[in-house]
Amino acid sequence: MTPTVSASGLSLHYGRTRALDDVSLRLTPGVTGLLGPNGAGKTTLLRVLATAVPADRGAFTVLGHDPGTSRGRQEVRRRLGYLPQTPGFHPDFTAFEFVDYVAILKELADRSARHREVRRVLEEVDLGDVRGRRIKKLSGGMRQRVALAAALVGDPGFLVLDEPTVGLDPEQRMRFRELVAGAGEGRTVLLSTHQTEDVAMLCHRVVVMAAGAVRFDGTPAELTARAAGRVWSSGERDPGAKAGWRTGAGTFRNVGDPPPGAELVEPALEDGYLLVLDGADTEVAA
Ligand SMILES: Nc1ncnc2c1ncn2[C@@H]1O[C@H](COP(=O)(O)OP(=O)(O)OP(=O)(O)O)[C@@H](O)[C@H]1O
Repeated sequence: MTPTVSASGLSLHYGRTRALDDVSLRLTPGVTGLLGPNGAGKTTLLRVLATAVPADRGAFTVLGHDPGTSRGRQEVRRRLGYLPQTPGFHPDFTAFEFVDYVAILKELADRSARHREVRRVLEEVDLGDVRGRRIKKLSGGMRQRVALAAALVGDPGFLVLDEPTVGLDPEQRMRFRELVAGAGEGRTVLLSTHQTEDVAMLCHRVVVMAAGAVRFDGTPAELTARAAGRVWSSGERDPGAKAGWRTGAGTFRNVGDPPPGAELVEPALEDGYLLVLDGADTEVAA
């Protein structure tokens, strides 16, 4: 399958901080999760791919267009939906006005076609009924859906979502997940998140970053399999464990190198993630 996004050797420094270190990846339709600790470079990678900031080195294409040229950049932006970490809402705008404003920036010039598109994307995120309500009167979950609607204007082939479920309660998060899953049908979505459940439930692929570099790139099942035979249960915290905690059942769940005869338990995606990060240099080089 021809990848929607193909990136090679992307590097970016902020002063002496290496925020991206030789990142290469290919993205295909479906939802790809981007996991990593704080400061891993996730937002920086999304900003580069969304053409908000240029890389110092490396190159990438989106749907065959090269953002290294001004013409290519324009073509990429026409095909891109971007939900940044802090969407710049004007709180006095209504949901409709905000999405319409984004639609104008996305060059939807014909007023009635644009308004149809704004209504369509607001319906798609289940906000058709509150489109006339001011953003400051909406709940956090609704605001995130307004931001998603804005990102969906013009039916972009590549959707970039930066930690969209932060601060949402479990019900709102579940609802948002459904919408992201729907958005990932037939289009390429890159979703940065701290929630391993988001990845387990939504993603066909997962990329783990630490200290600006890609540490893992594969399916969620492959990430979980990294922890096969490395999670065990014990009555006491095992001193040999890299991570261990008491579960609600009162026993300890340990992740690392089990002692002989350990009572192995089924690994979860989070265990694989912990083991990928273990040993990886998670501090950004200065
Ligand atoms: N505009 C900037 N100026 C200077 N340093 C920056 C800037 N943006 C990011 N950095 C640094 O680059 C590194 C990567 O940051 P980035 O925000 O991409 O990480 P992240 O994985 O998105 O983290 P988080 O999960 O906390 O959002 C960090 O060390 C950060 O402090």
